[in-house]
Parts: sequence; structure tokens; C-alpha cells
Amino acid sequence: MHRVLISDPLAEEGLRILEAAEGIEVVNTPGLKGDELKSVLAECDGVIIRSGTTITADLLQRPSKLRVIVRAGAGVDNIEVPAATREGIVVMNTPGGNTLSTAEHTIALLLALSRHVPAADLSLREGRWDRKKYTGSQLAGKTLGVIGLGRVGLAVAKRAIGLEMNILGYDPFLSAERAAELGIESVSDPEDIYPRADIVTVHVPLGEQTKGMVGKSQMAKLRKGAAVINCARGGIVDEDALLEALESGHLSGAALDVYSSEPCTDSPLFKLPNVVVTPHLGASTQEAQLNVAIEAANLIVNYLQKGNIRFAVNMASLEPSELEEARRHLDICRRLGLFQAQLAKGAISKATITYQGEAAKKKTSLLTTAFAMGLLENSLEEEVNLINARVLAEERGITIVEKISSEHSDFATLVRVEVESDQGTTVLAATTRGRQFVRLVRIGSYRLDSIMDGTMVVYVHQDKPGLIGLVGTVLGKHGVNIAGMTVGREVEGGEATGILAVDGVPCPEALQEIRADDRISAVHVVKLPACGEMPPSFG
Ligand SMILES: NC(=O)C1=CN([C@@H]2O[C@H](COP(=O)(O)OP(=O)(O)OC[C@H]3O[C@@H](n4cnc5c(N)ncnc54)[C@H](O)[C@@H]3O)[C@@H](O)[C@H]2O)C=CC1
Ligand SMILES: O=C(O)C(=O)COP(=O)(O)O
Repeated sequence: MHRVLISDPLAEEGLRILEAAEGIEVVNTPGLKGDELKSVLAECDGVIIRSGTTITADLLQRPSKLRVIVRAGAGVDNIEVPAATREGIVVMNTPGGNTLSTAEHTIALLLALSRHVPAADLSLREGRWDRKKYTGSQLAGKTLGVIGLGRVGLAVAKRAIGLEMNILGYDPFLSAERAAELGIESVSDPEDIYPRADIVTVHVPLGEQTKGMVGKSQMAKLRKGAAVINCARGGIVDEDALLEALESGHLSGAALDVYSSEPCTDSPLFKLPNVVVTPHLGASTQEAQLNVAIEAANLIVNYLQKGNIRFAVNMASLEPSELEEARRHLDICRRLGLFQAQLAKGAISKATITYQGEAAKKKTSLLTTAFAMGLLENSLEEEVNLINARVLAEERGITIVEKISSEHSDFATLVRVEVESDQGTTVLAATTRGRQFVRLVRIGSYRLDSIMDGTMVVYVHQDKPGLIGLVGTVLGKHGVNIAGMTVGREVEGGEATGILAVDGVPCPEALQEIRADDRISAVHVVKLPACGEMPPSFG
């Protein structure tokens, strides 16, 4: 049974999906905080949050069963994503589901601000007929500066174009050509927006680079009488600088939906009549909540039931069809990692992984992570998976280098790994034939062909008659059945390497007996999962 905590209010439709899902138990207790949240979280496999829950590194500390965090919404700034990654916890969000509602809310604030709607409303309710005082400004013909032209930013721009505004935009990931097609004049430096805009609205995620990006110096560059809107995240617009610019009269107004600390019910900004505020309502529509709840529920169910990952923010995203395509190669790379971990001697410092042929056309960064996963998974206490394997390797001082080779090889697909340790270098290469079988085609300088499956005895011996028989006889004597055999050599009469697929794990005495023959220079037992056996995250 997988337990899923709902730690913020989630639409009924999402809860129903979770309750109907096989093997899922729902813990619907929004509002937990501190130690209580920590202890409940530790007993849950997954959690669905909105902006009301902050997931800190402390909450993720092991021991905990937590494997997946789903943000029913867009922003993940309330999650310490690097800490989740370190613990192998996948973080997913539901981008898109609340885009239109958030864009509409931005437009609502834009109109409310330009026509003083909240203040005029209050004044009339208080018995005043103040028509002159609330004279506003028309939006048509004005310039709206949009910082961040992703989903919400573009939806805002499109609606503002409908209001006959001129749009000046900045986003490092939107080309000037595409912007022009959409009727947006784009600038290559956000600083160019401020002197030209009547109103600036931000739609970027909160992060190191965007925190305070509309600060004192940007406000100073704004024209006198300009206004600022923040419907993205508190802290992107510096609240102290905003207060100063409003109090000095440099800015004519501001509209805020989000605050640097939430919930926020007391702020000097709330005392200013030219500031329009809402309590983080951007995504609070029935439609947006329905979308994000259904999506979040499906994401968590599919992950816990089938290992499917979509919209992950801490892993290369992979559609189910792409995952299906990549599975065989993920399997090759993980098996190479597992094999290397058992073969390499000494402390590993570097691994170079080279992709050739079909492998080079896959999502190689993910394949490299699968290799790192194999390399570490049997030697660490903690769970090693496709989320945290690279971070864990880095923490252990293992540099992983990825290369693509365009050289022609004898194989349609080939993955080669070279592992360097303080005691030498080990090279392996593998390919795949058919849907299930991963084949090792190289150890060091030896070419061979061995299925990477189950328990294998790998040995290096002088290329002389009788030695293969000797190993077989010793294993037979100790009750170990040989299921398959392959031998590779460089030159006749030199050294050769043999791999025996065996039905049981040879006892230490058997290995001792083989090692005792001085014509055999090395013997290793390598244990791999059975053919086709893959971790859930491989889909
Ligand atoms: N008030 C509310 O209830 C809601 C607020 N949001 C906030 O809005 C943000 C944006 O949401 P989406 O548009 O869905 O995300 P998105 O990922 O589609 O768009 C973000 C855009 O910001 C751009 N960007 C990143 N750094 C930038 C920088 N330094 N300068 C300029 N552009 C930069 C990115 O290239 C991207 O195009 C979310 O991260 C969230 O914090 C989202 C939904 C509801
Ligand atoms: O999706 C987002 O980023 C939001 O800010 C929406 O927040 P909420 O889920 O309404 O608490």
C-alpha cells in the first residue's frame, strides 16, 4: 500500500482519483506543520502540496519513506529541490493547468489598478461619491513590460494585446523572431524595459537570479508614474524598494498577489491606497484547481504504481514513449555500472562513458545517470536512483565524463565505460541484441560476447590448454552448475579472459582453489539482476 499525504487543499476530483487508485491510501490532512508534518511525511510514499506547504531539507531527512513530491501548481520555490534530489525523491509539478487563470488574474489586477477599482468600491460603500478622485488611466496605447514570457507571461501578453496595449517583453528563452510573430517587441536586456514601460509585470519563477530582480535600481529606471504588478512570487519585486518608490511618489501604484512571506496579512504596503492586493489568488479558480488536482493525482498514482515520471523538475523529463524507447539502453548502462563496481579495484575517481551508434541518439545524460546508479547502488546504505545517482557520485569525488563517438563500430549500438581508480583502469563495453539481452562485448582489451545476466565468474588466465576445464572442474566439485561460457583473448598464447554464467554463487573455498593456480591471475564473481529485471524508475 502506498500512502499519499495531501498537505494543502486539493479539489475533490483529484482526491477521488487517489481514492479510486489501487494500492493507494490517502491521508488528507491539509495544514500540518513542523514536527507533526515531518513525522506524517516520513510515513508517506508521496505528498501533494500547493503553496501553503514548505518542504525543507529537514523534512526530507531519512529515515523516511518519501519518494515523490508533487506540486499541484507551477512554482516549486517552496520545495528545497536539491535536498529532495540528494535523497532520491522525484519532484514533479503540473505546469499549464493554472496558466490561464493566473494570466486572467494579472489582467484583473492591471484593470483594477488603472481604474482604482478596490479603492473606489470601498469609498462608495462608505457613502462617498468620489468621481474625480478615482479618475484612472486608459490602458489602450500604453506599454506593458512583461518580464518572463513562459506560459503565464505569454498568456498575459496575448490578453494585453487584446486591450490594445503595446508589449515589450524579455525572456532569455524566447527568440526575437517568435516574439515578433506574437506581436511582442522583445529586448535582449531586461534593464531596457524599465525606462520604456508604463506598467511592468513579472512572470518568472523565484530563484537565485530572479529574487529582487525588480529592486531599487530598476524602480529608479521606471518612468515617474509607472506601476508594477507581481502575480508570480513574492520577493521577485523587492517589497522594501517598492514601498519607498510608492511613498516617494515615483511610482503611481502597484498590484500584488504574492508576498515574500506568506500568509501575509500585515504589510506597510497594505496601508497605501494606490496598492491593489489579493491573497495569492492567481490559481484560485474552479477550473485551475480542477486541472491541477486531476493532474497531480494522476502524476503521483502513475509514479507510485508504474514508476512513470512526467514534469519532473529534478530529472531529465521523459515521456512514457521515450522511456519505453530508452529502457534497453538504461538497462545496458546500469548493468555496466553494476559490473564495473564489482570489477574495479581501489577507490574510483573517474568514469568516462562513451556512446556510439544508436546509443548516441538517446537521452545520454539519463543513460549516464543509470550507469552511476549501477556503480553505486550496491555499495551505499541509502537508495540510489535516477534522481540522485549523479549527486551521490559527485559527493564521493567520482567525476563522470560523457562522450559521443561518431566512429563506426561493429555494433548498431555500443556503450563503453572506462573507470579509473587508484589501482588502475577498467574498460567494459556492452551492446544489446533483441529486447532483453544485454551483451558484454569487451573487457579491457579482450573482445568477447557474454550475456550480462545473473551470477558470473570472470577470470583472467594464461591462454593455455586445460585451464577452462580446470575452472569448470573446481566449480563442479563445489556444486556450482555452469550455464554458459565465453572466452576472449587478444593474441594466441598470451592472456585470455573467461566468463562463466553460473547457477549459484561459488563459495570462498572454490574461488580460493581457482586462485591457487598461478596460471590464473584474477577471479571475480559479478552478480547482476536476471535478464529483463529493471528498477521501477525504468518504467
Ligand atoms: N499567483 C499564482 O497563483 C501563480 C503564480 N505562478 C508563478 O508564475 C511563475 C511562472 O509560471 P509559468 O509561466 O507557468 O512558468 P514557465 O516556466 O512557463 O515560465 C517562466 C519563464 O520565465 C523565464 N525566465 C526564467 N528566468 C528568467 C529571467 N531571469 N528573466 C526573464 N525570464 C526568465 C523562463 O525562460 C520561462 O519562459 C511560476 O514560477 C510561479 O511562481 C504560477 C501560477 C500561479
Ligand atoms: O502554481 C503556482 O505556482 C501558484 O502559485 C499557485 O499557488 P496555489 O496552488 O494556489 O497555492
